[in-house]
Amino acid sequence: MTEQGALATLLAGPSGLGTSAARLAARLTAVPQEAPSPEGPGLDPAYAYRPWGDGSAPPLYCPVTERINDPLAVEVDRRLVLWAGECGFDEEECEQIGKAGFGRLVMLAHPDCEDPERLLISAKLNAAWWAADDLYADDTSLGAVPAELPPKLALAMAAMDPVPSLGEFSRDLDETLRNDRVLVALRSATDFLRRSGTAAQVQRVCYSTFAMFVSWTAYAAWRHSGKYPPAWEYLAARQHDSFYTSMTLIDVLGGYELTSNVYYDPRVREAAIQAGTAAVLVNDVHSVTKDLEDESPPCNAVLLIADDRKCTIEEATAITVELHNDVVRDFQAAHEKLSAVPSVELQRFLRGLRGWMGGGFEWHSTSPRYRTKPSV
Ligand SMILES: CC(C)=CCC/C(C)=C(\C)COP(=O)(O)OP(=O)(O)O
Repeated sequence: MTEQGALATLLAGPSGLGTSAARLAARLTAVPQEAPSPEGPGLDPAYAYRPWGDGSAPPLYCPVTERINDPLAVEVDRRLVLWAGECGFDEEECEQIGKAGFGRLVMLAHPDCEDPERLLISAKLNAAWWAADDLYADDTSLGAVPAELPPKLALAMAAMDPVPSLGEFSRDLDETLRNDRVLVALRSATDFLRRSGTAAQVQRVCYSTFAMFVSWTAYAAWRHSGKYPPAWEYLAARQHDSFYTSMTLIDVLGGYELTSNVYYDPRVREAAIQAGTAAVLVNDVHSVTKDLEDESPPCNAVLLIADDRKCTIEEATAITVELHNDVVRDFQAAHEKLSAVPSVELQRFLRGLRGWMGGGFEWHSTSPRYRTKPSV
C-alpha cells in the first residue's frame, strides 16, 4: 500500500450502518508498519523512566521534556497574571495563579510554540479551568460546595459558548456572566482562543470542556453523598476529565489545524485520550497530599485504589504508576502505528501529544501547587 493509500485507509472509516468495528480495525491494521525495534519500545530516546516526588515511589515511564525555556515561561506568567487581575481575581488570587506557573506549564507542554502571546491562549484557558475546578468543584476552603456545582457548570458552558439572546430572560444571565470572575475568565479565554482558532477548533475545545464538566458533576455527587466510587468507576469518569481537554489546543498553538475528520478518527482519538489520561494520572499521584488536606477529599486514583484494595497509599501509588506506565506504552504503540500516515499535521499533533506529556510531568514535578508542606 502506498503512503497516500494509508492515509485514505485511515480516513475512509466504516461505510454505513452495520459496518463492524472489526472491519475498521482490519483496515487500520493494513497501514504499513515500521518493523518493531529489536530493542523494544522502552528504549525509544523520546521516553525515559523518570523519578518523581521524594524518589520513594517507582519511576513514571514518560516522554522526556522537549523544551525548558524559563524566560519564556516568566513572560507568559507575567501576561497571565495581568489578565487574571482584569478578570476580577483579587491580589492574593493573582499571586496564587502566578505561583502555580500555568505559563510555565504551557511553555513546557507546547514545545512547538515560541510566541508568548500564542502560548497565552493555553495559559488563559488552563488557568480558567483550574479556577473553576478549585473554586466551584474541589476546594472546600475556597467555598466549593458539591451540591452547588452543576448549576455553576451550566453557566460556565454559557460563558464559553455564548447562547443567543432571549430578550428579557438574558438580562440576569448577562449580569452574572459579567460579575463572576470564573465566568469572566472562561469567557475571556475562549474569546481569546477565537481570535486564532478556527470554528471547529474552538467548538472542539468547548465540547471537550463540557464533557469534562459531566465528570465533575459525578465527583460532586459522590462527595455530596459521601459514597465514594470504586476506582474503576472514577477512572471511567477521569478519562473525560483529563489533560485531553488541554491537549485540544496543541494544533492551535502550533499554528496549524488537524481537520475534524482526522482529529476525531477513532485511532487518533484513542491516542489523544491515552495521552490525556496518562498526563492526568501524573496529576493524581502528585496531588495526594494536597487532596488529603481537604476536609472532604476530592476523588483521586491513588486514594480510591487504596480504599478498594485496602492497601497503603504507598502501595496504591505504585499501582497507579504501573497503570500510568501501561497507558504511556499503549500511546507509544499507537503513535508508532500512526507514524506511517503521511499527514504533516497528524505527525505534528501526535508529537505534540507526546510533548505535552513530557512537559506536564516536568511541571507537576516543579510547581509549588504540588509541593508538600514542610513538616514542622
Ligand atoms: C483543570 C484543568 C486544566 C483541566 C484538565 C485536567 C484536569 C481535569 C485537572 C488537572 C484537574 O484535576 P484535579 O482537580 O485533580 O487537579 P489538581 O490536583 O487540583 O491540580
